[in-house]
Amino acid sequence: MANDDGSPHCLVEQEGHVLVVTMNRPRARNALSGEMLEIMEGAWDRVNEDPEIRVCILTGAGGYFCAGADLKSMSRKAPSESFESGEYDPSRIKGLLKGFRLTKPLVAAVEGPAIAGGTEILQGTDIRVAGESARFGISEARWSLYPMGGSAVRLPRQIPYTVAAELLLTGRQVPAPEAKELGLIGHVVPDGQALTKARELADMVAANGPVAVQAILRTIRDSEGKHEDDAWADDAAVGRTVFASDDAKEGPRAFAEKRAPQFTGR
Ligand SMILES: C[C@H]([C@H](O)CC(=O)SCCNC(=O)CCNC(=O)[C@H](O)C(C)(C)COP(=O)(O)OP(=O)(O)OC[C@H]1O[C@@H](n2cnc3c(N)ncnc32)[C@H](O)[C@@H]1OP(=O)(O)O)[C@H]1CC[C@H]2[C@@H]3CCC4=CC(=O)CC[C@]4(C)[C@H]3CC[C@]12C
Repeated sequence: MANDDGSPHCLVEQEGHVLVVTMNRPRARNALSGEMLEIMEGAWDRVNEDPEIRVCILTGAGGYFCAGADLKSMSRKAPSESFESGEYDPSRIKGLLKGFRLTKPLVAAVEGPAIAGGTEILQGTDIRVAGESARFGISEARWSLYPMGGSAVRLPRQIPYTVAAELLLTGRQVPAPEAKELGLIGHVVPDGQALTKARELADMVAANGPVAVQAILRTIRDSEGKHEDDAWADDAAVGRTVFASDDAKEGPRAFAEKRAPQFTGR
């Protein structure tokens, strides 16, 4: 079901090599709906399949990021029904990037609240920018729910253990400056500027060699948790495919000829 004004619960717009995905239910603080997750799933497929898309931005409409699952609709129909009937598989929630990986970088532009599912999907992003009034939190335990978006697994891998445990167990909200100090986000900007900063960073990524960018992302993720010695073989194999690409010839040639490189993604 769309918004009252007829707009869909998620907007997907391509700007050059950048796909911008906007969660769009501002009256409910962009709480996740089935429709929103379905559109997000389609957007993620598009990112992975379309070679013209080199980087993606995830943001929210109206000065809010996302308030997590729609608690009002959950009070009418418990998610457990959908899990038991097999309608939704909680071990793979593609819309929230749990059990599904993007092959291109994802930049988060956060304004306002990013709570529960909002902070959960944030953990599936690579570069994170927030307005100074943004706030983050994993509130599920407050409602006796489980962070099914993956935070019990992911958060302790992304920020120090005791802070992750505290946030997961207390549901405490963290303001943007503290989130930056913890390393949960990378940039704090004046309110209203998160998308501008995210675009600036996305443009920097999009200007780089897409073969190299995607390979670097793959190694960052695949080597997570591995001993260094167990990662080098895959690291070398991925690196060799990059060095064998046309773009790896174009980059140094452009430098030598004092011009901007023209990458083709091959
Ligand atoms: C299981 C995952 C996931 O792990 C679970 C969750 O995400 S639980 C969600 C918990 N959310 C919160 O605790 C946030 C609650 N909100 C707030 O604290 C505050 O509102 C705020 C801090 C966000 C903002 O405060 P403000 O003061 O600025 O604004 P306020 O006045 O409070 O609110 C303004 C209006 O917005 C409404 N509002 C705010 N938040 C929500 C909300 N979360 N839900 C509904 N409405 C909200 C508020 O009521 C005000 O409205 P008024 O009308 O003015 O009163 C799950 C993650 C995704 C789930 C799947 C989603 C898709 C599915 C669909 C199905 O049909 C089946 C199930 C499922 C697959 C579902 C399953 C679970 C998930 C995977």
